[in-house]
Amino acid sequence: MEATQEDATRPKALCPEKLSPDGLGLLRKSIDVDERKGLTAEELIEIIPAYEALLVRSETKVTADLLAAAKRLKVVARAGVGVDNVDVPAATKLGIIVVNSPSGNIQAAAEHTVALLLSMARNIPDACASLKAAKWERSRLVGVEVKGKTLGIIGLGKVGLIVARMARGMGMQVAAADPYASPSVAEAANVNLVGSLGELLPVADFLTIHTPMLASTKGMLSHAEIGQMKKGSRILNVARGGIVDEVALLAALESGQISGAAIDVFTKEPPNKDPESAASKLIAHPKCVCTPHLGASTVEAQENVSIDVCEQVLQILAGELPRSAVNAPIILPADHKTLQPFVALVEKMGSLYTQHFTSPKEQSGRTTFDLTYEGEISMISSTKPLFAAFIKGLTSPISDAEGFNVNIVNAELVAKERGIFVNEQKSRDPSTQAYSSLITLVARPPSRAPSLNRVEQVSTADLNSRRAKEERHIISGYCSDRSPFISRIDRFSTSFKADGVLIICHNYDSPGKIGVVGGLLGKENVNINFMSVAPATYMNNEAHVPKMAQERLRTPSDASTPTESTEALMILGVDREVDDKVLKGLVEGGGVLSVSSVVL
Ligand SMILES: NC(=O)C1=CN([C@@H]2O[C@H](COP(=O)(O)OP(=O)(O)OC[C@H]3O[C@@H](n4cnc5c(N)ncnc54)[C@H](O)[C@@H]3O)[C@@H](O)[C@H]2O)C=CC1
Ligand SMILES: O=C(O)C(=O)COP(=O)(O)O
Repeated sequence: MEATQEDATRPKALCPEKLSPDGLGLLRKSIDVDERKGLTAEELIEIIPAYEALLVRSETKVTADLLAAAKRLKVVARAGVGVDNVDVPAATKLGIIVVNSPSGNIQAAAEHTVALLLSMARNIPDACASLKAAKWERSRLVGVEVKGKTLGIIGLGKVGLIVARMARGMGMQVAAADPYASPSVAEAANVNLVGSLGELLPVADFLTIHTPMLASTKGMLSHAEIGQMKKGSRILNVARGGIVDEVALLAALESGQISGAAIDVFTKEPPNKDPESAASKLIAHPKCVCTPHLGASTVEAQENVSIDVCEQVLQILAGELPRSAVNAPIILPADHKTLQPFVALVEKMGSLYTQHFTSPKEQSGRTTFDLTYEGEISMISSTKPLFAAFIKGLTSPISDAEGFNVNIVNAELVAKERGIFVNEQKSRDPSTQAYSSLITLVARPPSRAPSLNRVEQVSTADLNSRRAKEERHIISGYCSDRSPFISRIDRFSTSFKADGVLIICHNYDSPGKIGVVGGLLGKENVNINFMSVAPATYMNNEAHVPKMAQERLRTPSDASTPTESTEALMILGVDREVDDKVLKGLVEGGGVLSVSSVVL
């Protein structure tokens, strides 16, 4: 159709990948859609300035350079789940909304996983190729049954849960490692949620991965982890290339440590054609069943994701909030001025909690949170934006993209799906006069049934320290000059701006400690921007009861409680993220009791 005068004013959308026509048809009613497959990165940068919307799948790399060139772009729509090919922080900075389709293709991905599981167990691709080559090799192609075997799942999210249910239907035992999964959701699906990856690896006959690609999941299955698996077990990856180290997987296949691999996703897609590369050798290996990233490639899934994201593109271009924005605003414009600093504060508190108190390697099981708003902030009419920001902060360090799609519309649903319970309380009279508004987060584990066959003698001192260690975690914060500050972490009172990369060390407050830690970081070329020492001011983890007040309440039997005054937190603001090796060095060489690295 020739462009008319009126057409020139219509917004334009660029679609450089294959998207189902169902959604594109919706767009075409009010938008000009250009389908241009096979563009190079340079060609994309050249033409992007003309477009208001960009629709992609997993192949197009939406880089900071591409976004910077996209002068009219309002939305990047990812017709699928994973947004690891989109530079979301760069888009956020430029005010470009990124949307995805968090559920449109999850059934397809789960079914593909089960298809690969059975194909691998019964040598189907090999058998099919053999027969087509006019052979009849019944004895070479004997397989194994899945019934009665254990399927280990890493990442019990949306796809992982569907796979779990299907595996149970085939008579498999299912165990899962996911530090952030809800124990009750796992229980309802008859999944044994184990405490750590280390517990899962030795019990799995088949191991399948369903986590997003994150810094914490990259290379999470390498030589050491595969070495902990049963000899002769089998591995599947329908999540993202690079979560399983391809070199380690190939070595394990070649040594017979694992009997089979099923791979849908590769570190580089399409994989390197060099026959000597690990990816090429894996693809060629007779014990490897592989597909070219087909997890989401069903007619139904493609129809779902296409309609889902195209509807959202229309909403955004009409100035409305989309339902699954990865970086959507949490506050509506009318409330922005009053709420923005507090929304930023609770989001940072949630994120600090997940990064500092939970480990990506262990099941945390903490699912109940008390959020108390004290002072002026307690007078707001609705706490919905604060609640949404908190859920966003809690979940964003562990899921796809910076914001894990949480916004004011869907926060309750996300919390429910993840088994997160939040009790919100308001108090007009602040427990301390130091701040005009104070927000306190208390995290409690779900109540555990008392063990019937275990009797323990525990001293009051032990009980106190257990409570402090296990039962609650507390974070308080306030705003100053519209910026978020943290004023308390567990027993330690502090005051630091919740921004940037932080290293939080728990140590005995002894002379010279700061110098040693500073020296070790200096050796690694890590610059310290600020440092704050937080003394233990509160006894145990009692909310709102400072140590002085508690000391008056102590009974003589508490006298054996170890002195806590010598412990402190050292909070260092640094100029870049540090790896586990550096953190380990602080514990081993710096005399630090424990340490975490946090990005706020
Ligand atoms: N092959 C394909 O075509 C497809 C691949 N995918 C991939 O599957 C991934 C999972 O999708 P969903 O289940 O929808 O995402 P989800 O966000 O519902 O679930 C991910 C789960 O991984 C868990 N997790 C995060 N870090 C972890 C860690 N260190 N150890 C163990 N568990 C961890 C999270 O707690 C969460 O429960 C997507 O991010 C995407 O990369 C999704 C669709 C199609
Ligand atoms: O949705 C996802 O995360 C996928 O991996 C699907 O990718 P695709 O849209 O098929 O390129």
